[in-house]
Amino acid sequence: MGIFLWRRTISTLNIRWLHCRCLTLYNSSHGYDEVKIKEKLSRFKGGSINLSKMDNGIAELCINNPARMNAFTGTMMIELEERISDLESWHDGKGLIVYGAENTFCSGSDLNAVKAISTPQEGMMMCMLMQNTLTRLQRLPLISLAFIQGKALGGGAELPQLVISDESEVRFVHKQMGLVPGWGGAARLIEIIGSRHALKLLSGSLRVNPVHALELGLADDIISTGVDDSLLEAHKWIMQYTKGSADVNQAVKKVITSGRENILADALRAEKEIFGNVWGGPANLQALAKGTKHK
Ligand SMILES: C[C@@H](C(=O)O)C(=O)SCCNC(=O)CCNC(=O)[C@H](O)C(C)(C)COP(=O)(O)OP(=O)(O)OC[C@H]1O[C@@H](n2cnc3c(N)ncnc32)[C@H](O)[C@@H]1OP(=O)(O)O
Repeated sequence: MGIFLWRRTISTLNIRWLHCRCLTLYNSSHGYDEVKIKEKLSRFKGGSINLSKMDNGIAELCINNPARMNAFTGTMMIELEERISDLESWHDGKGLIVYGAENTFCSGSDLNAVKAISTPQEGMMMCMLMQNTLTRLQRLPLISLAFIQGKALGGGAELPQLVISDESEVRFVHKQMGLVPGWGGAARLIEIIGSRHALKLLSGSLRVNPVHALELGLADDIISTGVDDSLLEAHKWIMQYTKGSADVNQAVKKVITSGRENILADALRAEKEIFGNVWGGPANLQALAKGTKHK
């Protein structure tokens, strides 16, 4: 089974600008009432979002609702936000692997919840929660990859931009549901594959197979592996990019996200500040003492 790994090319907080949650995308000034939407979503139970943080600085985040093809119930949307909060304060963190339980990724929102979130206002409130959460996921100071086997449909395709195995399928089915992406998937897709290709995937609800994903730039790497050890292969893959200390790994991600999200002047200033945090730090002094030769 070929595993196509999409490296969440690194996105980082600009520490001056985005340092705390208070600078998330939506707050009360946008009409966002987090308490109210969480109260509504908490009625749609089932499944879980499981987080395992390893001693080597790599965490696994499992979308766990296999009876429903890992569809997101309301409580899972709330749990995802809680797990991201946990990861935001993980000082030893270096990498993150997001995957679905039982060899399938995610089939989007739980249709039972979708049917019950009946008003446009409630729908937009759910989108604001998920956009806040997925943006924070993207901005975590961790090098992350999403690793997909089976299906990634609807909101499941919006989650982290993608990683697919050779029997997998990514499909933005929103149009068939009379919708468009609402969790930020359209904006992020355009950023990754360009508006022309993004328009085709959305307007045609096209099934994207691994080869097509690679051609589009949606998939970033290929690892062939058997189903039983695919998560192990994902760990091996991500460890290529998470060598060294957590603080330096996190600084690398921070400078990239800052550059990605800010205008040049702000990005340069943030880069200088992040540089100042590692200049003369333990890893820098150790490397100087060793006189590291870069082979
Ligand atoms: C609004 C938008 C968003 O949030 O951005 C969305 O994502 S809306 C959601 C967009 N996603 C979808 O429309 C995908 C809907 N699901 C499917 O197309 C299909 O289930 C596949 C994911 C292709 C898998 O098909 P396959 O034949 O392998 O399995 P299946 O269809 O029997 O599904 C196995 C069980 O999972 C359930 N199931 C699958 N997807 C579900 C979903 N999104 N919500 C609730 N239950 C779901 C099925 O009802 C079935 O339960 P039972 O065994 O009890 O019958």
